[in-house]
Amino acid sequence: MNNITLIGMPGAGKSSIGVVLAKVLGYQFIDSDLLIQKAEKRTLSKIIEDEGTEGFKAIENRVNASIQVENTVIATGGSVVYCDEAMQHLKSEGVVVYLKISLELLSRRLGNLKGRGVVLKEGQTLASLYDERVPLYEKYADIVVDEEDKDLEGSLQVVLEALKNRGDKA
Ligand SMILES: Nc1ncnc2c1ncn2[C@@H]1O[C@H](COP(=O)(O)OP(=O)(O)O)[C@@H](O)[C@H]1O
Ligand SMILES: O=C(O)C1=C[C@@H](OP(=O)(O)O)[C@@H](O)[C@H](O)C1
Ligand SMILES: [Mg+2]
Repeated sequence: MNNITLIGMPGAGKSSIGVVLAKVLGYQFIDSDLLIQKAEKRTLSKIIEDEGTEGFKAIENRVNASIQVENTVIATGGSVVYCDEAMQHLKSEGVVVYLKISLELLSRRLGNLKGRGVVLKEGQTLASLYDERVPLYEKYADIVVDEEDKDLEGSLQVVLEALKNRGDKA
């Protein structure tokens, strides 16, 4: 209960903002990507390579749907929004915050984030992935935070402000 779940595109800052947000609020922090790796004893890119994107999503759904924590910031993986069961679970256990980032900024950030593995269909471009996912992030979000033109500290402050305005955390 009372958790804060961060969703958004890979590179949006769920993991890096999440851990600092947890410190500021005195919360615990978990990164569901690391839970997946621990459960599977394989890296994310190895799981995607071995199981394909559909197999990865099934594992991601199972792991996220079984998270039982409280007063915790949960950084999810960008593809969790394909997992409806997991998203319903996370929504029922706290507030879901979408870290919104433009395609332009995303393209620049992902240039430096190679090797982590993204759930991309064969031949799919980043632009088409972005268009496919944005409606899903919006669908599941309780709060949308736009981090355009902000550094990490600036994004953190907007998240804190948005949570405060909504009355989830003073
Ligand atoms: N305003 C910002 N908010 C969040 N991350 C930022 C920002 N500006 C630059 N970054 C960088 O972008 C990257 C985000 O990566 P990460 O936290 O792993 O994202 P995610 O977990 O959403 O994939 C980090 O290298 C971080 O330092
Ligand atoms: O968006 C994606 O397809 C993915 C994002 C990754 O997490 P981050 O969003 O933390 O980079 C990770 O879950 C996996 O490699 C797939
Ligand atoms: Mg992450």
